[in-house]
Amino acid sequence: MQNRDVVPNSPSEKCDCSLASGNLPRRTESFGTTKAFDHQTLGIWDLYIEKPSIKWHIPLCPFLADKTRFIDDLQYLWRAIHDLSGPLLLARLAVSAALALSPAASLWFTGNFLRLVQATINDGELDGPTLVRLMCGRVACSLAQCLLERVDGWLYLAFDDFVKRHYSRYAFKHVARIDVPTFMDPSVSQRLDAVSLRYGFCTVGRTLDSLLRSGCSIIVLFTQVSVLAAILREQGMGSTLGFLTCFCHLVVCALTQMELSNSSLEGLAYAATTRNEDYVKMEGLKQLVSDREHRQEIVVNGLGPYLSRQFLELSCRLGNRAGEFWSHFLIYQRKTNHAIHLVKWFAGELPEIAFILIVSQKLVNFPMALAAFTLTQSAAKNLRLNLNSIFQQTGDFSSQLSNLRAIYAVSEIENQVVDGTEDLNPNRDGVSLEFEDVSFKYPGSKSYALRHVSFKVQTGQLCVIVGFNGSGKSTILKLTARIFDATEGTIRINGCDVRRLKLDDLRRSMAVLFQDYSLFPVSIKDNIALGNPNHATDQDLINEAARLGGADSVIRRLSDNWDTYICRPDSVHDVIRIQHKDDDGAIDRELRRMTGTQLPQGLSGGQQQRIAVARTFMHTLGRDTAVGLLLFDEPSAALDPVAEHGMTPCSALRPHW
Ligand SMILES: Nc1ncnc2c1ncn2[C@@H]1O[C@H](COP(=O)(O)OP(=O)(O)OP(=O)(O)O)[C@@H](O)[C@H]1O
Repeated sequence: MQNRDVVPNSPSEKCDCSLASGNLPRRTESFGTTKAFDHQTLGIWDLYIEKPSIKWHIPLCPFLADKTRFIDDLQYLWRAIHDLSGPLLLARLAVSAALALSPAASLWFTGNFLRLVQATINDGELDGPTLVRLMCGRVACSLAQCLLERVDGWLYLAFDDFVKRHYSRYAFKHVARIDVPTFMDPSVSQRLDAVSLRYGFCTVGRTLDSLLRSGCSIIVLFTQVSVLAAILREQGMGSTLGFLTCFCHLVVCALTQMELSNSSLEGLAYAATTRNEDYVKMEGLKQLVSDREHRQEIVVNGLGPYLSRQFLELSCRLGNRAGEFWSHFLIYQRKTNHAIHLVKWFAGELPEIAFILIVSQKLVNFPMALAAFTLTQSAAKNLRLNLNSIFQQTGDFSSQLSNLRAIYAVSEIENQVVDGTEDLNPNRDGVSLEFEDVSFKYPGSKSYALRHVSFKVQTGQLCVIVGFNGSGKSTILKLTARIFDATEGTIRINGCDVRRLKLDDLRRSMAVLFQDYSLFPVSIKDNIALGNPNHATDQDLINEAARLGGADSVIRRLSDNWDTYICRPDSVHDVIRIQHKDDDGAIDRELRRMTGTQLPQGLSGGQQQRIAVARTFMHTLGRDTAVGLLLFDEPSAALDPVAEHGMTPCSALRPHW
C-alpha cells in the first residue's frame, strides 16, 4: 500500500499514472477547487481521496461552522413547529419532557438509598419509614417510566403519520402548480428530489424527532449530572470519581464519533478506479453471463464453455490481488484508526485505575467508596448513551434543518411562465392565432428549434402544418399553449400578445393533443375525465369524449372496462422467491389472486392514442367550455386506417410524416 500527495492539474494529468510520483504541486485552482487529494494504492485500486480536515466532535459544532446558514434555517424550524402545533405536538412534548426527567428521578432515589446505608452504618440503626418511602418512590418512578415509554411510542407513530400527511398535502399542492420549463430546470429538479412526493416525507418527521430527542438528551444530561453531583458532594472521593468518570466517558464518546467519521467517506470527495485489465475483463464477463439480454447470443454462439475457461484463466492470473474496493478500503481505515482506538481504551479504563489507587490510600472508606463508584459507573453508562445520542443528533442537525428548508423552499419556486392579467373571451366560432417573427430555443439548448417563423390562422380556419422531422411543428403547438415562452418575436391570440393573457383563460380556450402525450397512472375513466376537471364526474360527457376519440370500443374490451388501470400504483408485489422445483410462478399467481391485483394491463400504441384523443375531446365538451382552438399533433400516428378515417376533422390538424 502506498500513500502519496496528489493534486490533479489538468484532465489528462488527472488520469495519468505518473501522478502517483507526487512531483506535482500540492495545491491548484485549475478546476476551481483548492482541495488537496491523497493517492492511495489499495490492491489493484487507485483511490484519490480528499484530505480530511480534523473534525473535533464537540456538540453544537456544526452550528458554529456556518452560523448564518444555521440561523437562517431556524426560521423553517419555527415555521414547522407553528404549522404542526396542536394537541398532538403538545402531548408529544409533555411526554418526552417527563421521560427525560425520569432517569434523574431514579438516580435521586438510588442516591438517597446510598445516604440511608451510610447513615445506618454510622448510627447502627435503620430508618424504616424513610426506607419504605424511598422504595415506593423508586417503584412508582419505574412504573411511570414504563407507562410513559408506551405512550411515547404511540404518540410517535401518531405524530409521524400526522407530519407525513401534512407535508404530503403541502408539497403536492406546490409541486402540482409548477410549469414545464421550471420543472425541467435541473436546479428545480434537485429541489424537488429533496421532497420526494412518493416516499411520504420521512425527512420532516425524522428532523423533528431528532430535534426532540436532542432536547431530551440535553435535559437528561443536565438533570442527571446535577443530581449525581448533589448526591456525591458529601463524599470527597465519590465526587472526584464521579467527575473523572463523566469526563472519561465524554472523551470516549468524542473519540468514538471521530472514529466513525474517519471510517466513512461521507462529505469527502473521492474517486477510485482500477487500471488492471484482467479485473476489468473479469467484471465484464460476470455481467455478460448474468444479464438476460445477452443470453440469446451466448446460447446461439455456444459461448458457455469458452467464457468459463476465460474466467478461470483471469481469476488465476489475478490471484489474491483481486478484490472489491470496499474490502480494501475497510482494511486501510482500520489501520488509520489504531491511535484513536488506543486513547479510547485508556480513557475507558482510567476511572477504574483511579479508583484502585484512591482506595489503596484510604482503606477505611472502602465500602462507601465502592458504593459511590458503582453508582457513578451506572450513572455514567446512562450519561454515555445520552452523550452519544447528542453527538450523533447534533452532527446531523444541520443537514436535517436543510431538509426542512428544502420542503418549504418548494413553495418558493417561481414559475418561469409568468401569468398575464388580461381576460380572453373565446367563443365557439374559434380564435385567431398569429406568429410574428418567432424564434425559440429550448431551455439549456444552444441551437434554435424555431427561427423567424411568421404565419396567421384566421378564426374558424383549418390549418395543417407540414415539415421535415425536427423542423419545429410540435414546438409551434407548445409555444401557442405557452408551455414555453418564445425567445424572440410575438404570438397573438385574437390580436393580443399571449404573455398578457391570463394563463387560465388561455388554456381553457384551447384543447391540445401533444405528440408526446402521456397516459396517467389512474383509471381509464379518469384518464379521459381529467381532460375537463370541471366535469370530471359527468359520465355522459366522458362517454361522448370516448366515442369522439374512438376509445369506446377499446374500453368495452378491457377486463375492468372504465375502471381498468394501465399500471396500478397501489400494488406491492415484493415476492421473495423461494426456489422450489415446482414453482413456475405459482407463488406470484397465488399472491395476485389473494390481493385481487391483475398483471398490468397492456394497451397497444393505437389504443393508448385513442384514450389520449378522447381526453382532448373531453376538454371541448360541456356547456360552460369555450374552446376556440384545437391543436392536434400527429393525432393518427398510431391509428389503423379505419380509426384514422373515423377521426373527426379539427380546426388545426396536421398529418403525421
Ligand atoms: N425538449 C427539447 N429540448 C431541446 N431540444 C428540443 C426539445 N424538443 C425538441 N427539440 C429540438 O427542437 C427541434 C424541433 O423539434 P420539434 O419536436 O418541434 O420538431 P417536429 O417538426 O415536431 O419533429 P417531428 O416531425 O419529428 O415530430 C428539433 O431540432 C429538436 O431536436
